[in-house]
Amino acid sequence: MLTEESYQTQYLDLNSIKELPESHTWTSLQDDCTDCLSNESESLPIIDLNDPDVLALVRHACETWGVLQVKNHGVSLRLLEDMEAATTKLFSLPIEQKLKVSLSSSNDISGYRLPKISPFFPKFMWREGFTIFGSPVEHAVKLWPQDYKPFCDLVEEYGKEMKNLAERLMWLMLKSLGITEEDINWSSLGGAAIQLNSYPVCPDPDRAMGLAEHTDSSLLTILYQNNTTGLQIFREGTGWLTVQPHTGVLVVNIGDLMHILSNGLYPSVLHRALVNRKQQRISVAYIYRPPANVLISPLPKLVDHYHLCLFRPITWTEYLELKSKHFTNTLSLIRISGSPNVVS
Ligand SMILES: C=C1C[C@]23C[C@H]1CC[C@H]2[C@@]12CCC[C@@](C)(C(=O)O1)[C@H]2[C@@H]3C(=O)O
Ligand SMILES: O=C(O)CCC(=O)C(=O)O
Ligand SMILES: [Fe+2]
Repeated sequence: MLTEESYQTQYLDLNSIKELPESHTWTSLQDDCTDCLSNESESLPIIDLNDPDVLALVRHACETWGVLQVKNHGVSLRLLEDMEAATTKLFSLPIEQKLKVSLSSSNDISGYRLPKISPFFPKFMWREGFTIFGSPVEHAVKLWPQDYKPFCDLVEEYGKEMKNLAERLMWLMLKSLGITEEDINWSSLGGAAIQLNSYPVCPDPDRAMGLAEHTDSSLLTILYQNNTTGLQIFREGTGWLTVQPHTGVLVVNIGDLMHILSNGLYPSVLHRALVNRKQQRISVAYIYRPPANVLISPLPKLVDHYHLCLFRPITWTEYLELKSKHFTNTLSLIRISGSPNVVS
């Protein structure tokens, strides 16, 4: 079992290893690396949030891709680049320093740790992650005893800006489905986790995995990626597609809870991150979630005789718990009807 404890006893520092260890060698990768980059018609749309047609564009992207890219989103390039620099700085600390902010308690999701999905895969991933949930102060003090404030201030600013954008995006998604403000009473109360990811240069990238395939448990996730390719999304009938980074453009994934709210109309996108031998890759995910104890269920306006209610109500807290036990099966476990659009 790939647990946090077994990993830490090895003190593996990915930033200094010169050969891919057995524990990080993925054997089934070779044939599944289809990269359909050259196929122009398959490229993920970049939506200008000031476009007068924004609702239709969002709806189309959400329905067909489960993910979109946005520009003119109002978050300054300066803030995105500062966050990237802070992330690079954090992961370049000595491994002993980083381990001081890991494993605070098994219930705590904050800190330097393996991805939650690690136990579902046979090998470790070529990635380091730091999750921020609530205030980062306690951890920042351990990482930079003399100089923790700039990091905390930056995280706070990033959190504020991303919350505005996440709410705006959520409303674009919901309005594109005909949902109005009266239909939802918790929308401004949502919270988030901020996930910092680093994928160090890798001696054998074809046999390593940065972050294995998963869907996010969020309503939506806003992802910043530095100028290094690696993010891929899975497209039915096509395979894995690389999402090329563009300066200032943010990737927005539909999460499992939006899939539930939309009564299955918007799919939560399956995605993963690959690694390379030349450049460290950095990404920052803003994982936007509803208030912890609000019951999330398909919106009544999206349920009728032709569109049966597909999922039972569930809170974010319960959803995360179920997902940490059942991973990819979680959505089907809370499903209550058969296939969409079928009248019983
Ligand atoms: C708030 C969340 C959402 C989590 C779990 C918890 C904290 C960390 C998040 C991630 C971040 C990395 C990918 C993922 C799949 C993982 O392993 O940890 C995410 C997961 C999810 O979206 O399910
Ligand atoms: O690094 C990436 O591009 C993907 C990160 C991701 O999927 C996540 O943090 O949930
Ligand atoms: Fe993700």
